[in-house]
Amino acid sequence: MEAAKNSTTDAPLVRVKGLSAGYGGEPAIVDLDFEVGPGVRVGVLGQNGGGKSTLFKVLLGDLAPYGGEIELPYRCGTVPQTERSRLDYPVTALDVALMGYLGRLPWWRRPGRRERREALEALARVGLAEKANARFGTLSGGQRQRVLVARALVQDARLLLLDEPFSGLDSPSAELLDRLIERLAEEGRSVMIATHDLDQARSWDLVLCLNKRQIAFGAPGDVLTREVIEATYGAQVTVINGGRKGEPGERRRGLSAILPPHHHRDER
Ligand SMILES: Nc1ncnc2c1ncn2[C@@H]1O[C@H](COP(=O)(O)OP(=O)(O)OP(=O)(O)O)[C@@H](O)[C@H]1O
Repeated sequence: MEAAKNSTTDAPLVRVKGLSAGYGGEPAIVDLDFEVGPGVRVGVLGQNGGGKSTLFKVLLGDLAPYGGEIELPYRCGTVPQTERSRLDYPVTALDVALMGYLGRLPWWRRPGRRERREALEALARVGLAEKANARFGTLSGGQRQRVLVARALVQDARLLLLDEPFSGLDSPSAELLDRLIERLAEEGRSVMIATHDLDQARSWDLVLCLNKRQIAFGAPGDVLTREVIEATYGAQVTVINGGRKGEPGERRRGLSAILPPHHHRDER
């Protein structure tokens, strides 16, 4: 768990070149080119079906790409959406954090005392030490997201992929999660966050805008122009506050957009 802190290199945690992928037919993503160094938060923006989850599946090795190159020199962990239907399993928060050892321990070894201690430390780092023995399914949406972050810490993931982690969270829970993501970045991990929230993404370091192909990648202040927002969300979006960056009419936080309703699952 200490590896990221001790990192002295600025080498990218992920580099993607000419990447395309899909599910056997037409590609769902084409021609993605980006790289993410250590210690950054990247908002992955796009409309429903824009390819955000597909990109994450490819980075996690769950989906083979059609073409292109991916370099992932370090471990990559995921914080998936937790669906209500899967919450009946009788596992505790500690059990879930311990799952981070799957694939890290040799096949004959079960997690022992040391692994339990590390998993408890990971739960403490996400502010959930006292919930270690609580059933995962009884936790709030925000607490479940943080347990899954603890699991990624146990995996020693340097790059964390969070799929719409804020959906369904009330604002105190969202704030806790946002601060946790900030701390992860401060210790040299990078976090890619699929989101529909343009304003929130504006507070992160980079944005990757997808609409099957890569529309833009860069600092939000540089790339989130009206054209990019419209190309990312298609014709269904209403851009408000007028003007480009620096033009009259632009507010301090830049352009905003009214996004179409989307299918956020209620995570609470
Ligand atoms: N298992 C699958 N089999 C076939 N096609 C799929 C599968 N999963 C996704 N797709 C298709 O791939 C495209 C990209 O979907 P993806 O789930 O990556 O988008 P997304 O940006 O994550 O969307 P959302 O915001 O709705 O989660 C869509 O056209 C979708 O229908």
